[in-house]
Amino acid sequence: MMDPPQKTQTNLFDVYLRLRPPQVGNTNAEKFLLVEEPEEGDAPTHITLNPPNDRRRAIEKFAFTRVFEEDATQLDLFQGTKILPLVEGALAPHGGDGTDGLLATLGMTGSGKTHTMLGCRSQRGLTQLALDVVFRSIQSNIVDYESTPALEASIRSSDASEANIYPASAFLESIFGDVTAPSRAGSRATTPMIVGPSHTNLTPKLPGKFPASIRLVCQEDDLTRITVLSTPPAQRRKKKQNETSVPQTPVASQRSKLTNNACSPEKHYMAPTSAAKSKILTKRSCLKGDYLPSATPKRPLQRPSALPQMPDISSVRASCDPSAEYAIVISMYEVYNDRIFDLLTPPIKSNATKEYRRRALLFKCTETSPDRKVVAGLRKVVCSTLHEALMVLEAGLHERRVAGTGSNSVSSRSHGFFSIEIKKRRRGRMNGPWGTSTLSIVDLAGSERARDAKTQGATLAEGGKINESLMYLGQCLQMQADLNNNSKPNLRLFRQCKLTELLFTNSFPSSHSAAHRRAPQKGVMIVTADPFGDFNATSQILRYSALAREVTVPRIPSITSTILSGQNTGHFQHHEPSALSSSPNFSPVLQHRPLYHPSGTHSRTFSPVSDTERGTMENAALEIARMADMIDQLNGELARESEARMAAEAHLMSMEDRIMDLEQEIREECYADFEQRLAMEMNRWKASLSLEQERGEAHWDRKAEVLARSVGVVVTAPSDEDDVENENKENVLIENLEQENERLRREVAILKRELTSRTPSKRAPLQERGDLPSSKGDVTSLGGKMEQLRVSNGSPTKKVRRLPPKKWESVPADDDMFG
Ligand SMILES: Nc1ncnc2c1ncn2[C@@H]1O[C@H](COP(=O)(O)OP(=O)(O)OP(=O)(O)O)[C@@H](O)[C@H]1O
Repeated sequence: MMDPPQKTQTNLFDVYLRLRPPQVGNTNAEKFLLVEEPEEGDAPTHITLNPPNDRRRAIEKFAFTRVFEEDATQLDLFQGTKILPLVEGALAPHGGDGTDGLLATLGMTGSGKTHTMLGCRSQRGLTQLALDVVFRSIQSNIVDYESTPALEASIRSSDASEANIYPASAFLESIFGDVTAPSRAGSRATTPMIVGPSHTNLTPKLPGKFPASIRLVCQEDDLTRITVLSTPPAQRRKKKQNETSVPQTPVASQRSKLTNNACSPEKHYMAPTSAAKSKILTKRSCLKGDYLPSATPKRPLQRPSALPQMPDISSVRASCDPSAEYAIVISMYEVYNDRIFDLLTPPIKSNATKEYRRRALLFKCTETSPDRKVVAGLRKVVCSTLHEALMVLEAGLHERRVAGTGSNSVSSRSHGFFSIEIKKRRRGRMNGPWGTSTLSIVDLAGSERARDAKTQGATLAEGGKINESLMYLGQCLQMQADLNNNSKPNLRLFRQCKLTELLFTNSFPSSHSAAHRRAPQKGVMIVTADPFGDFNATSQILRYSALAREVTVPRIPSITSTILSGQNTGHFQHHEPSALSSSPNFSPVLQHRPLYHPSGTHSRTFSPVSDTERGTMENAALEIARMADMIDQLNGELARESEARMAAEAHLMSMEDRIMDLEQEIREECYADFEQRLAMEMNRWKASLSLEQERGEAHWDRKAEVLARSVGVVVTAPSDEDDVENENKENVLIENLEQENERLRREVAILKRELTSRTPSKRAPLQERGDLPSSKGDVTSLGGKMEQLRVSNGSPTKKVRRLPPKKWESVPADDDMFG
């Protein structure tokens, strides 16, 4: 028997194999994967692959850290894989920095990756169980986000990924409380939700007339705005108190199940959720080969009314550091067509094209993280309870791309990353920095054969891209063997695509920071396989993921030698190959397998042949063997070429996609530029308009001054302190003066006419006439009046200049102007 797999220091992953139960309607298929009996008391670790219907192919044997058979439960997986040590490593119970952990699933489409990671309607997956154990383990050391105002700033300052950090309450209200938010049709909800009757009030009552949403204001991405739009703190606290009732004890959970069943009739429980309906729609459209837009018309997200509680792990806890306080920050993203998209940031409506689109994010070194690459610009949510974290998970899964294919009705079309950041600092250091270790849970998209998946158009191209990234992943995993030989890792291999970069970049100690070396991440890989599924695809995955492999090559005697041996002996024996493979004496050393005879008879006698016939038969046999080899070669080449064509098609599609994005970005930039210029021109126009107005006013002021001068009054430029009342008074005075002046002119004219019509003896000096004011006295009294008025104004800034005497004033008093 093959040696058990040795755990070495350099292994990137512990690799587990999980076999899925047979699919409904697939019971007649031949089982090609057999689990080897372990030694007494041990868990199985080896499997044998028997190629179905092809007796010439090698029998392969693979070794894993452990094999989980078809009847293994979610709890078996949780307990049997090293998830607890992974969580403990991240919590760093003995002080210092934690170790990053990576838990990933790999397998053919439909082999049960998502089932393992995210569970189903009644069972939780490893993601929910990992979250549960994290929150359970730190429950007395977790900081309360709501009651620690400085927490937000300290978490933000310790984040090296240029992230937008939100409190869970604000984030969840914006996602689940918004009925206008856009959402993608092809989304995947983890745990299909229980849909209650309409009166069960699933949609939360939100404050205000209509809840504005971060989905609509996300262009600004402004936390303060979101906080303003969300529920008041008192209401939030009350809601949180209710939420802390989850998780329940088994008894309580049982009771709540009963209550749920009582209020939600069976048909509601089984009714498809909004996510499921959209999946069905997507499935239909994808099978027709339609192009699936990245964002569909607006659709509200319903809060799940209940989440599965089983399996129960209330007794499981990982140790944590008692002298530390912890905060949990959740983020989610997907790798789709080799680009990274945030699952918690809703798509943004483009100003130019009016379409909802997501911006691809970069995996890069940032200013505050020069030695470690991080996904920059993610939206991260600080969660204080398990319930909050589960709801964030639900929200993210609604955005994940899925489609119905011929192989899986809800097939993941992207590699999904769920990231739990465990922030840790010494207790009581209010403004102290946070250390971070990350637990990444990855649900990879499954490899698929276009023929079986029956994909077309965009879904076909997605498949090509998925296969391409998994091929690179396979190459990286195969490198584990090289690492065991103590050779240096070929880091270039990891940079072939985004997926391998994300999975492996932090698996090796950073070469930059010699001072502060982080321990390389620990990895757990769960390979899922269907023992009744596609032999070729499954064997390919097992070949690159298994920890050890052994091949037994059956030797097929050539026709010639068979004939010859037949001639020599006169007959040959037929053995059932299955009897050989299942024999307990089966040894991994090279086996000789006698030719299978199709007639089914156990022996046959041949008559002697002539030398010529013998020569012809030998030649024919050689030719047949050569042609069979050629056919094999050509088949291999054809398969490679088909894969390459699919990869090229996928590449083309993604390039087209990229060009579209680029075009859109340019459009948006042009639009923004145009808006900016327009605003500048508007400002310039407004400035020149106000200048023009000022000029006009100054012009009218000058005119008024000239007018005032014409009536004998010079008004100095009004100072800032002059009030409007004074100006009004002045205007009234000027008007009065003008009127009076006019009246006097008229009277003078009348008098002149009177005088000329009188006899000279009657012409008395004007001042002697008591009924008429003398013109000099009149002017003098007017000047006096003006002066009085100015003085009574009391304005210190206004000065009345006494004008030099005018011509008519310089006339001697006794001179009669008319005399
Ligand atoms: N161990 C299991 N027990 C019960 N049902 C299972 C198991 N594994 C898978 N299934 C069922 O098989 C179907 C396909 O599984 P799943 O969606 O998890 O496949 P997948 O590997 O994630 O596929 P893809 O890569 O296309 O997303 C689901 O309906 C799931 O419930």
